[in-house]
Formats: sequence, C-alpha cells, structure tokens
Amino acid sequence: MANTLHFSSTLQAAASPVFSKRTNIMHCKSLRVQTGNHSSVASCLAQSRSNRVLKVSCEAASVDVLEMSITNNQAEKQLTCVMKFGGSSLASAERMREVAELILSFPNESPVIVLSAMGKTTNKLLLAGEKAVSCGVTNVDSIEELSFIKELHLRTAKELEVDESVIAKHLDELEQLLNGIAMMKELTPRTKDYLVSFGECMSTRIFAAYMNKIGAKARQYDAFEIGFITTDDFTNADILEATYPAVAQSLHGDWSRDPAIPIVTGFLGKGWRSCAITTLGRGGSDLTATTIGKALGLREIQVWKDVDGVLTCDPNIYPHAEPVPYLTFDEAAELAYFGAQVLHPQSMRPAREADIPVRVKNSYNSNAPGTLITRARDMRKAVLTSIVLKRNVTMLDIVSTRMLGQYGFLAKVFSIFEDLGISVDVVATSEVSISLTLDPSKLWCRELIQQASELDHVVEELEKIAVVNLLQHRSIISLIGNVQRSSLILEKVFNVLRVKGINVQMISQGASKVNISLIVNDDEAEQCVRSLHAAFFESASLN
Ligand SMILES: Nc1ncnc2c1ncn2[C@@H]1O[C@H](COP(=O)(O)OP(=O)(O)O)[C@@H](O)[C@H]1O
Ligand SMILES: N[C@@H](CC(=O)OP(=O)(O)O)C(=O)O
Repeated sequence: MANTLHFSSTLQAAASPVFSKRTNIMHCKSLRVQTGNHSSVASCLAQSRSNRVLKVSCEAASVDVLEMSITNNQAEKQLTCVMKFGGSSLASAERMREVAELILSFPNESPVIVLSAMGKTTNKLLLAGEKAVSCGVTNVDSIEELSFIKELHLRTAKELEVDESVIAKHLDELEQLLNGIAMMKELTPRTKDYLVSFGECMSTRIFAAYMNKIGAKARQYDAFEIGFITTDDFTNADILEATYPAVAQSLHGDWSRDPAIPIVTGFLGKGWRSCAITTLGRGGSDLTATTIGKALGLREIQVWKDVDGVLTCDPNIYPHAEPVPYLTFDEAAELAYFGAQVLHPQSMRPAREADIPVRVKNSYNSNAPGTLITRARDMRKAVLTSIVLKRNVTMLDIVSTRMLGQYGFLAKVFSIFEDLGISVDVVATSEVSISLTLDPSKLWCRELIQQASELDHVVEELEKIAVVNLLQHRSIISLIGNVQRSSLILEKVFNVLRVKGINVQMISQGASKVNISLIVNDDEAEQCVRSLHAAFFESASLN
C-alpha cells in the first residue's frame, strides 16, 4: 500500500540550494515538490540512507516554502535491525538451531544477520597456520586443528541436514592454503587474514543454508565482496568511509529486488590497495555489525553474546559481576578500548556517528534485558558503572634533561611516537616529566622480535632529550563511570588500595569524563579489581 508523507520547510534556495530532511522513509518511490509560486522546481538529489537524511536540490532562485511529498511503498518491508552472533553463540549445530529460532521469534523485525566463526575456529585456524610453518608439506593433513575444523563444520552441516557441498570448496581450499604455508615456511599477516577468513565464510554458508531449509529465505554474503573496504593493515585493519555507501547499495539493492535475510560474514574486509582479504582485529564482527547499522540507517544494532550484557567487570575475574542496564556510547567505547573483551574497541564509532542504539544481549538467555547503549543516559545517580582491566601494558617514565620551563618537551616526545607509529593509551604529565602507557593492541600484533626492537628504538630516541625508565608487566585498571563524582570515586578507591597495600604508579582522568585509569603491577591487578568491585558494587554502605 502506498503511503504519502508530507512535510514542509522554509529555505532560501539561492543561498542554500540543497535542503536536507531527516526522515524514516527508507525507500523513496517518488518525490513531488510544491513551492509557493512554482511547482516541480526541485528534484531529488540524493538519498543518504545511512543517516535517514533525504537531500533535495531546489533549482528555483527564491523559494520561501518548500513542500515535499514522498511516496513510500509500505507493503515492501524494510530491513530494520542488525543481529550479530559471536562464536560463543554458534559453537554447534544445536546452537545454530537455537539462534535461527531466536531470529525468527521476532516476526516484526527484518534483520541483517552478522555471524562470527563457529566457537573457537579462529584460534584453531591460527594455530593450524603456525603448525604448518614448521610441520613440512607432507604432514599438513595430520595437523590436529585442521581435522578438528573439518570435523566440526561437516558434522554441523550433517546435523542441520544441509548439503555438505556448501562448504566443500572452502575445506579443500583451506587444506591447500595450509600446504602453501608449509611449503613457504612462513605465515605473513596477509596470509593469516586469508587463513582465518575461512571461519566466517563457512559459518555463514552453513547458517544461510539452514535458514533456507527451514523456510526462512536467506542469502549469504562475504563482507569483502559487498563493499567492506579497509586499510591494508592486515590483522588489524580500519574500515574506510567508502564502505558505507557501497554496503548500503549492495544490501538494499538485493533486498528491494528480492527480499531474503542477509547473512553476512563478520570480521572481514578487503584492503583498498591490495584487494586482499583483511580482518578488523580480534572480535571484529561487532564492528561489522555497527558498520552495517550505520550504512543502512537501521533502527537498532543487537550484539548477542554468552553473557547477560556488559557486566560490572570481567566475569572471568569475578564470576558474580552484574549486568549494567544502560551505557552511553562514550562509556562503552572507553570500556571496550580499555580491555573489556565483550565489545570490539572500535565498534561504537559507527553507532555513535549514526546515533543508532546498540543492545548487548545473551543468546543463551534471551529474556534477560541486556545492556542498552545510547548517546545519553540519566547520570544523576551514576557513580561507577564498570571496572575494566588491561594486562601486560608497557609504561614509560620520561624525565626531561632540560631546564624547567623549556617549551616543546611534550611535543618532542609525542612526535617520536608518531614517527615510530606507536600509539599511547594513558598519559600523566608534570612540567618536566611524562608517564605514559603504550597501546598493546597495536604493539602486540607485531612479531615479538619486532616489538623488542621497536621498544629499544623508542627508548633510544627518547634518551636524546630525557632520562627514560621502561617498566613492563603493568596493568591499567579503568574505572568507567561518572567522573563528575571523581572525588567520591577516588576516595573509595584509595581506601581500598590502602587497606590492600597496593601502590598506584600512575593515575589519569580521561578528558572523555567517563574514565579514571590507574596503573598497578600485573600481579596485583586482579586482586585489586575484585576488591574495588566489592567496595563499589557489593557494599551498600560504601556505594
Ligand atoms: N565487562 C564485561 N562484560 C561482559 N563480558 C565481559 C566483560 N569483560 C570480559 N567479558 C567477556 O567477554 C565475553 C563475551 O565476548 P566475546 O567472547 O567476544 O563474545 P562473542 O564471541 O559472542 O562476540 C564474555 O563471555 C566474558 O567472558
Ligand atoms: N572470529 C573472529 C571475529 C569475532 O568477532 O569473533 P567473536 O564475535 O566470536 O568475538 C575472532 O574470533 O576474533
């Protein structure tokens, strides 16, 4: 049934010939424009579906009131949300069945589905690659991990009663690739990305075939074929802006021609120069989901995990951590960046840019409310929201050898990091000294030998202007919460640390106003998190 939406607005056409309107209309079937004295003087210039913004160009020289009618065919159901399921939700045929049921239990949604590799497939593929480097060409078929991966995927296909042929070609290619690695005796970052891509390529093919088998029309997509364009930083690539229109065109185009639930590989992209498969860093399917959410301008992005939402701390450190009902994009981004495995560090960016709510839900317990992440929330009662631990951090104490008041010291220090391509996490400064930590995610994805020589190089360069002390095996404890109440937070923190006899080596309050970071020794960190959790979340009198 056709539905017509009218709106009007005042604009100075001569000064601003392009008029934008935010609207929920996703498919503009026809556009009619009426002005005070002219009719049909405007034409539809572009529809940016990503931000639900309709842009119209007006050719009239002086138009006061522009009235537009957009006719939208409501009978054509539009894609509404993204649902991402991680490896923990897809560990077996049984789990795939439950996930399919879960998706179909929302009849009012038309979701785009993003899937990770099954269970621990990515780890197994990486291990198989490492073994292939040294096992010799004749021994590839005895790599335990290869047999495991083959067996898991063939068994899953069989149990779901889908044709093995959907993954047969991939299993053959995987073995050939491992043979190639064994022959070359090397596993480059580029080959690693190609190798791990088999996980997502196979899980999505099996799942799409299963959905079709049970009568839910689905279509499988490899992200690297539908416009996920990235930098060529293999194993940790960044998504480029061109991705959004390309993905929108691809998914919307197919959907409007022939609607079928899109089942998209998470984690993968295509390098813009190399045209090779890239990956978005471990846990990158969350970022795939938010990127699709923004590209299509969807109503909601759901990431389905094996926990009841974002928790007050890592449940592996403290099993009784509680779900956090609401977070802002800023809080979630800090939490992810500072080490909470539950969300990919970059995943909040597209959601925040497009202002699309993200819901973190439990695929094992779909009734649990989960965590809702939005632009703003009521902070009046908020003190501390979550405690995050990032281990194995390198810290540098840098003391200037120049006189007090000498300008340019900070600039020189940071230009050294820029030149060496090393990013810095937490910083605290006085006039003549800086303490900082180095981002392990960027540093540690390099080879061990390369890391060591890069650190030596940093120290060597810094020693030209300062006395440098390199401290390893440190942890960052990030307190995500309402920094407006930092005095209350810090009072409680130092009470706990004093009682436990733990010395804080550096402290920094982020400009984001949601994070206070403390640096302690690695071997004290977990105990410290448990004690802080007890003080903030389990003791009513202290909170
Ligand atoms: N603050 C936290 N809140 C929730 N989960 C966390 C937190 N910190 C670490 N985790 C871990 O993150 C896991 C979920 O993330 P992940 O394994 O990436 O899920 P998936 O593979 O389903 O995307 C949980 O099982 C939990 O062990
Ligand atoms: N399979 C990839 C990508 C991913 O996002 O996985 P998960 O959703 O299971 O964290 C990984 O293990 O890193």
